[in-house]
Amino acid sequence: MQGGFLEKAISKEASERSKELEAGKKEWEEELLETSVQVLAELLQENGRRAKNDLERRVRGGTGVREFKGKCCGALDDPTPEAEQDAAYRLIEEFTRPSALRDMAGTVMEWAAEIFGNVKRKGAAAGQTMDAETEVQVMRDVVKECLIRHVLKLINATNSGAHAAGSHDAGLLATPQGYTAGDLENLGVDCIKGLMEKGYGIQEDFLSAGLTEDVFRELEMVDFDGKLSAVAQQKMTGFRSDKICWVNFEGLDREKQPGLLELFKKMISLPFELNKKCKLYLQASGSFQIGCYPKQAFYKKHIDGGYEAKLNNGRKVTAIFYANKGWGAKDGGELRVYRRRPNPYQLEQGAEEPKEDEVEEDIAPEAGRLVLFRSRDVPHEVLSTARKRFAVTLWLPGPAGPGDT
Ligand SMILES: O=C(O)CCC(=O)C(=O)O
Ligand SMILES: [Fe+2]
Repeated sequence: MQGGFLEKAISKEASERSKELEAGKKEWEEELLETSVQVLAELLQENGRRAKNDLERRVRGGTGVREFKGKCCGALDDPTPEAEQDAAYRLIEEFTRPSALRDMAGTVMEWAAEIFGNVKRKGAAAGQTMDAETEVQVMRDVVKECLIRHVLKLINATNSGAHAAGSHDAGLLATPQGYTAGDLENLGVDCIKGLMEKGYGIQEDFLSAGLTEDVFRELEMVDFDGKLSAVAQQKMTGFRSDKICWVNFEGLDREKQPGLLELFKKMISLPFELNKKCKLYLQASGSFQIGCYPKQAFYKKHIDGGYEAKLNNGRKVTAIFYANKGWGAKDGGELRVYRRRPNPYQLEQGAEEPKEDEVEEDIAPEAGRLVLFRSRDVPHEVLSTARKRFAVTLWLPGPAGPGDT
């Protein structure tokens, strides 16, 4: 009987607390562990999966999108095929299957017992006592809450990667089901295929010609207003000579920057679209770099991210939009993309490390063009430009591993 089990767990916890203090982490008896797993699984499913839906809502919450489709936070009994494809859904399933519950049962039950003990003590101090039935109900609620929080923590850790900068919140996962601001159809098959296989993809006409012209004018104004500055250290070392500034969606002027407003909206949707179509587990981001390359400016060969602790800044995909109309061969300033370097996962599968980087393609920064590449795998540079050149970049964070082979 569940009630009996919970009471047993609570009193066992109390009686073993002193032992635990001496002996360190308590070993859960096999039988108790099995029952715990059963209880946790039941708690997730009871009342029409209320706890599981709550967990799902919290995983999807804070993704940067404001609204949710009814299906993802309402009663979701039979997942739709789309749900089955969805990154958040897969993570939740992974972390609530019996073997995962088994791994976490001890921690969750101990945590719950501790909280429950505190609640009881506070109640007793205030002269309130619970009857047995209420006690079990309260304990169940506490266990449920501890379970949800623990799973959220695990999902967060998996998704953000151990070293992903600025992505310590489980809510950052860009779950396509929670995205209602557009149709998530801004990228063609070739662009996505390129990104997944060659490591980079190009999308022409990402924004309409009219809006792209607005973007160009607005970027000129950003420059004119003196908002851009050189990255001092890198300029001094002769590594890059562009000027940049960082802008958030919220930082745009709705009246004066309609082009950038539309562009940012579309670029913010990129991780949602990519997660819908590939298993990259990208996170939402809204922090844009505006880059201006004055005449003669360049950015030498580099990689935007990496795998080793020191090099892993969390960036998984780089998205760059250009707004420079009528770019010709004489203008220079191309984005030179080198062949994708085999990453640790591919090396493990026998891929060969190249002796040197080979040029794959020189991409002109032509108006309306969006380039996506794998931040950890693709060396690139900006060749010296003969004409002033603008670029708007968004880095999409994500864990190393999924979709990397
Ligand atoms: O502007 C470009 O085309 C690329 C810039 C770049 O590589 C960077 O900012 O990391
Ligand atoms: Fe770069």
